[in-house]
Amino acid sequence: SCRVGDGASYRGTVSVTRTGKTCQRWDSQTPHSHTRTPENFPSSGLEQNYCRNPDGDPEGLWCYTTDPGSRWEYCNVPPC
Ligand SMILES: O=S(=O)(Nc1cnn(C2CCNCC2)c1)c1cc(Cl)ccc1F
Repeated sequence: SCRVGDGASYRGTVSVTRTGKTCQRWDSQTPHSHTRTPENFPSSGLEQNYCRNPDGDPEGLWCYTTDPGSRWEYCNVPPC
């Protein structure tokens, strides 16, 4: 599917970052511990490891990555 603006309302299933890394699940604290959990942000669609924008980052959709060397990265989802 596609994203509108910064992707805050995107609920699609892209789960790979711009550099090809796999996203970490939002309900996981490994390899990266974080505060952007489904419990803390129940209305941000933080399902599985899908790219999301729970903090309204103007650059758009992102996710924590499963690479210990890269905390988070932006995702490429085409604009609608
Ligand atoms: O480390 S975190 O758990 N996650 C985090 C850190 N940077 N980001 C970026 C994600 C993309 N948008 C800019 C912030 C997210 C984190 C740290 C702080 Cl100080 C505040 C919120 C938060 F969650």
